[in-house]
Amino acid sequence: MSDDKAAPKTDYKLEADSELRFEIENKNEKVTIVLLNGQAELFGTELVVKKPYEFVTGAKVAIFTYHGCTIELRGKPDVAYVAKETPMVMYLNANSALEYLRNKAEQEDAQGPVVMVVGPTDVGKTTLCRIFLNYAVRLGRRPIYVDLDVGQGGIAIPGTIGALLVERPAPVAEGFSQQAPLVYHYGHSSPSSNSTFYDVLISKLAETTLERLQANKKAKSSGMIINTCGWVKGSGYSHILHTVEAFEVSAIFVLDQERLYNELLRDVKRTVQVVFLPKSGGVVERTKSQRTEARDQRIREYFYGSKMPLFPHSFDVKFGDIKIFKVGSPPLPDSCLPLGMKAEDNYTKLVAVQPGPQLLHHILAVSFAESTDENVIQTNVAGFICVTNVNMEKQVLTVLSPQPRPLPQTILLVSDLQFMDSH
Ligand SMILES: Nc1ncnc2c1ncn2[C@@H]1O[C@H](COP(=O)(O)OP(=O)(O)OP(=O)(O)O)[C@@H](O)[C@H]1O
Repeated sequence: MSDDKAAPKTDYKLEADSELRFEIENKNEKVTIVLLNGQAELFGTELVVKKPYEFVTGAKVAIFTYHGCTIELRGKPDVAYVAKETPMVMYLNANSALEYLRNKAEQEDAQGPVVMVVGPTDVGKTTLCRIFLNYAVRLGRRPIYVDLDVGQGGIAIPGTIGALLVERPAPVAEGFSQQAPLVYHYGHSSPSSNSTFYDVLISKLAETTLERLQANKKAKSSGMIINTCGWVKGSGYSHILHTVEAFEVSAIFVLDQERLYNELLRDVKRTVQVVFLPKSGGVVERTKSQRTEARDQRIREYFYGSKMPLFPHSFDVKFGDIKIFKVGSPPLPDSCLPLGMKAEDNYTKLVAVQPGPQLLHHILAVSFAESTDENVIQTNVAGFICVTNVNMEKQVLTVLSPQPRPLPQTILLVSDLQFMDSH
């Protein structure tokens, strides 16, 4: 690791409306940023003057200033440059339009804007959501953040969708605080693995979050910000339309792709505002392996923490004390279906799984459902464990868990996602 004292220092003087971008690819590299004077923000979170902020391998960030500033950078990032062309002013204007709607909603005791951000992969959707959310809370709002990206989602771990009430800006080097998010198990890293189930979960999450919005006056006028995944063609597009309906979306921001923008203008109700926004030149494209690594990293952080180290527990669970299920079974031809059942029903069927070596390294979601009499697939989950050993002789699973034993509930749902615990 680069020693902070010995690390090279560079001062960057930024003019108004420009940003300092840097990336850290090298393993075990650390970069420290200090705002020496002026005002600056990182994806909507204001930096405090003279306070050092640390970034580690994998960081790809931009520090933007509306009025000019000087930033000291210590360390050796792979790339660091100042960009004068950024769409930040357009993003700020978009936020002002949302603020206008929130003010109106507040005065009329109505629901604030339900905003969805769409676009292909690597256009900065997650970053734009973060900017909108940060600006909203800085203005005293309490929006709900919904993340439907099962591949790179930021609320729980990959393979889930969820929602979170945002009450303060995201810390500079991390995502939003993870207190009490609402999370549903999906179990795959792409919506295409089980489109029917994905849509069912979107409807359920929409119903629950819209209800929660009504229950909290501040959240109600603040509205929602919905992040989506980058699959925008074919069934991916159908999921976008389904989300617009389910969440009663009032505004869609389309990043980068004019085709998608025109399709949405054509297909959504006139009452839904569709707005095109350019992507930032700073957004970094990720390769397939970087995406896989990012997924792995999120799971690792779930168990072991990122900046604050967490100490997960490892314990044995008897086969007899748990019930394991997966969602969906291979479809049967129509002629073989029991009377009254549709072929689609198979995709949302709860199928019992016998514990065995096939579960090794798999993530299991711990459902809040107390019994199978409840609608298990549409019940949110308490958290996740990872199977680190299967002992058929003793009939026990060894699991990695963020909480000490016992498990809060006994119904577990298997995810396709795996995690190799190398600690
Ligand atoms: N202006 C910028 N300068 C430098 N890096 C940026 C900038 N904007 C975004 N990034 C970085 O680019 C990467 C991709 O951005 P982001 O995750 O927002 O894209 P996305 O469209 O949500 O991706 P996905 O396809 O996974 O949904 C992130 O690591 C983010 O930190």
